[in-house]
Amino acid sequence: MAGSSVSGGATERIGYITRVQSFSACHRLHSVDLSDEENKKVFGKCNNPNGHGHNYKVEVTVRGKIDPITGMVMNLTDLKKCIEEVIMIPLDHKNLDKDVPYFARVVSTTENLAVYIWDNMVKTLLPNLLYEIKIYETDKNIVVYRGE
Ligand SMILES: Nc1nc2c(c(=O)[nH]1)N=C([C@H](O)[C@H](O)COP(=O)(O)OP(=O)(O)OP(=O)(O)O)CN2
Ligand SMILES: [Zn+2]
Repeated sequence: MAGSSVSGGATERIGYITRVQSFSACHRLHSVDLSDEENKKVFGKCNNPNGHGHNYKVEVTVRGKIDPITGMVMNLTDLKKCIEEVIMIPLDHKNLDKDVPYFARVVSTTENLAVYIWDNMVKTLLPNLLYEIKIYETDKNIVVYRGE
């Protein structure tokens, strides 16, 4: 059968499971590697010195074998705990640039936020389980990162 392998007589099935989490944070798009004038030119209104806020929505997807005994790729309750540690505690109701040391010198774009979440999530999950981080910065601005 396409997309599956047989081992010891049992067909191995691969599943993708996703947990969605929302959080609120503010930020300012500003690069320490650009002058004030260049920052204004590149980031426009998003370079406003006092920042602006978003209600971010993050989808965390893991990929793996569906365990024939438990019927799970991983327990979603465990994924929920990882998301609490990696997303909610450090990011929710925070100023990304001032409260999260990582963003002191890294521009808090959604791309970089996805990388930040990926790098920390991957440390808390079993190897090769994390598949994708998808962030809705707004309803219209969506970023996907897969660790490449
Ligand atoms: N490549 C990226 N570009 C931009 C990012 C980003 O993270 N990566 N972020 C922003 C801003 O943070 C900004 O808040 C987006 O605002 P805006 O464009 O106004 O958002 P919407 O498109 O949803 O707003 P509408 O006015 O309703 O179109 C900018 N660029
Ligand atoms: Zn923004």
